[in-house]
Amino acid sequence: MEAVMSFRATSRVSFQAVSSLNNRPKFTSSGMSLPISRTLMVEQKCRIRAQQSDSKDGSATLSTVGDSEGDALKIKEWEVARLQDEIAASQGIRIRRRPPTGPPLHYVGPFEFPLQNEGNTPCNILEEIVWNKDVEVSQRKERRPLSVLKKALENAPPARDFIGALREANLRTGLPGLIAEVKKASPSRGVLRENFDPVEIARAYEKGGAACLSVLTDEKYFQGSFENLEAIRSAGIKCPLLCKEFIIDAWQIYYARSKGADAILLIAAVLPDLDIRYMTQICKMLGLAALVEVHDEREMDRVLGIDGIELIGINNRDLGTFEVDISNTKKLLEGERGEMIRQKDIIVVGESGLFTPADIAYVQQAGVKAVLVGESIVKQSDPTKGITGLFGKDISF
Ligand SMILES: O=P(O)(O)OC[C@@H](O)[C@@H](O)c1c[nH]c2ccccc12
Repeated sequence: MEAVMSFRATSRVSFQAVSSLNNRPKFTSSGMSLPISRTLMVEQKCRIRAQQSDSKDGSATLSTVGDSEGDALKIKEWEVARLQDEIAASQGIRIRRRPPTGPPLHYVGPFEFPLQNEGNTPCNILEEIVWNKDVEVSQRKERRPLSVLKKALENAPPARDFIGALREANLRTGLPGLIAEVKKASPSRGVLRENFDPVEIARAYEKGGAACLSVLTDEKYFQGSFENLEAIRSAGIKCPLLCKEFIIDAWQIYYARSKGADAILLIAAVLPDLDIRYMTQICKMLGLAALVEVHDEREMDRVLGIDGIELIGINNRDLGTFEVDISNTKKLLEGERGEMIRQKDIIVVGESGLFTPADIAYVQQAGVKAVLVGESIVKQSDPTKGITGLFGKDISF
């Protein structure tokens, strides 16, 4: 990093390259504290120069502090993150992994620095969740580094065959295999079930004929937890478990496995192709299934271009707007896409907004071999009966 830039000055403004836990630049009450990429530095230089001419004696001072090797590394990391956002954007991904940083819009200091900060507000709920997740994961990682986590895997219960269970259920019932979701609340629906006992719900689902379960682990937006996942696994539930989490870092995959997950979710609206490739490899290594979730044609085409994908979820809910439309499943399975999916023997899961036997028949007709259902069954006082109602018949063993 450039050492100290100094212009003769009447006032002095210090930029400190400090990063927060998640390497995200921070704004502290004691002053400005932000990592500065070279580009930004150049911009700032220009702005200072512009302001210089406004000042009485035509001068200003700008100095950088904290230019240790560690800080330089953090700045590099930040620059890499911005680059990753650019790559993601080129793949049509609107969700940025972190806020693009910069001081608050109306900062008033010795100088007013109109740094780039538009877009420091999340563009939608999915982006907000991802930004929060980034902070959460950084904190969790500090407590349990990957090396420690890898050791913990030795004591984790063995991974079970998630995809095999879906295929089996589909053959057994002639209906889509059910992934029944243990979900207390969601940002779109609020609290779905007040009296929420995750193990009791999981047992009821299993009894009702669910092939697999999906367990929400996000705390902030879904009131889920890894404790719920762990509890369901250690209660002796046989159904393989999907850890329903917003995965943005490979560390989370190891963590999910250590808590007893048999499958994890990868959201194409959040993850660039390279991440999906890398993360599915990790899943294979750990014996986990990866459910890769798409919502539109572009995401579907990206995912179909990645080798080794075995399970694709079509979400009928737009995670940005919460809009639900079950014809989305049909739309994404029409024509060549459907053909390719059959050729590759990929299992497709119809996700969200499924309430009635007619809904199930509709997505099955469209080509799904499995469905992921939460709200319509978790809300029932007896979730076992909820499953029978959803399929219009008893699908239990
Ligand atoms: O409750 P529903 O409408 O039946 O939806 C279940 C599931 O598809 C939904 O919870 C979901 C699909 N993809 C997600 C990604 C994150 C969180 C939640 C989800």
